Amino acid sequence: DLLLNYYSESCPNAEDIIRQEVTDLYNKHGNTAVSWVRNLFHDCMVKSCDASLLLETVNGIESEQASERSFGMRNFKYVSTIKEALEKECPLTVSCADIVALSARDGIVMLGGQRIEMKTGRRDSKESYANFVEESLPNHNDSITLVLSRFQSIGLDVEGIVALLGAHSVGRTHCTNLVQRLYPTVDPTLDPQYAEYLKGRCPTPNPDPKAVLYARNDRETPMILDNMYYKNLLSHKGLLIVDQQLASDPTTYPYVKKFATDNGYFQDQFAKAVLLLSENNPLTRDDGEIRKDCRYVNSI
Ligand code: HEM
Ligand SMILES: [Ca+2]
Ligand SMILES: [Ca+2]
Repeated sequence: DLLLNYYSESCPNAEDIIRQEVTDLYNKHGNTAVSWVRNLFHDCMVKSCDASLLLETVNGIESEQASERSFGMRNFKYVSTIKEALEKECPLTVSCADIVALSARDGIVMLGGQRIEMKTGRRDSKESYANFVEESLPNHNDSITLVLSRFQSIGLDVEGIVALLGAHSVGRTHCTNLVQRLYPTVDPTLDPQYAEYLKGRCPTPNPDPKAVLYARNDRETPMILDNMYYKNLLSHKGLLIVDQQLASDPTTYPYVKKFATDNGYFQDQFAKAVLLLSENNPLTRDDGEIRKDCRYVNSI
């Protein structure tokens, strides 16, 4: 089972090493911290927090990273930087799944969020679940009902779900995910002036998916994990359809309002929701393995 400080005997410096690597990477490439937060969502929602997300397409494995839902994910190569530092200190000891969890925890601190006490001891999957990604992760234009049911299936309540989406207070969204709301007519739930700004960022209805055209998720504080996201929703500046819906649906709106007015309260609820996500269905004991390289299963 998961334990606080699971590596206290086997690799006492594990958590410090991860924190140091996350900090160094943040100082060189600030957006790595953002990636660690998204990785937690994309790994933990698909079956388990088991690093299934990190496996690459090779030897019969089909990577989850190739799914449409993983569009825009970045910085995977720097997971290897963290893993290499751990392998140097304690070979074959610290799981990639725990790296996903703890790097998200430390990334959140880099982005101004609260420090979350997380248990460790997750083991790594021997498979990637590419075929399971689309039925596990909601899409950017899915209905609120579907979004809620996906997250409820891992034990989050409505308040926790609204808090978790606050992760969209950092990072970016590519134009392919936005043009639907801009062309041919502007989505009426979008502030008209903001829509004009977004059209400037995304000038054509059919952006080349390979072009790096994007808008910041939160134009006000793009690299700070704060409650600005909810203030934006209340002023009709939500970026994705799933974001903006939180402000119009009667079951989620009360929490949007509450978080918008109280950043401290948001931070507490966000931390609780992240913790719950990070403990979804872990592999423990003899399940799975401890990968040597997060990109590949160990060879026999
Ligand atoms: C209904 C659920 C969700 C949907 C449909 C969704 C969808 C998306 C989409 C479409 C993007 C933009 C990708 C791109 O164009 O580059 C994005 C970005 C992001 N998402 Fe979500 N997301 C959801 C929930 C979450 C959750 C729960 C978290 C974390 C706790 C999260 C963290 C992030 C982060 C950090 C980014 C920015 C990534 C970057 O800048 O590299 N998302 N999401
Ligand atoms: Ca997984
Ligand atoms: Ca922000």
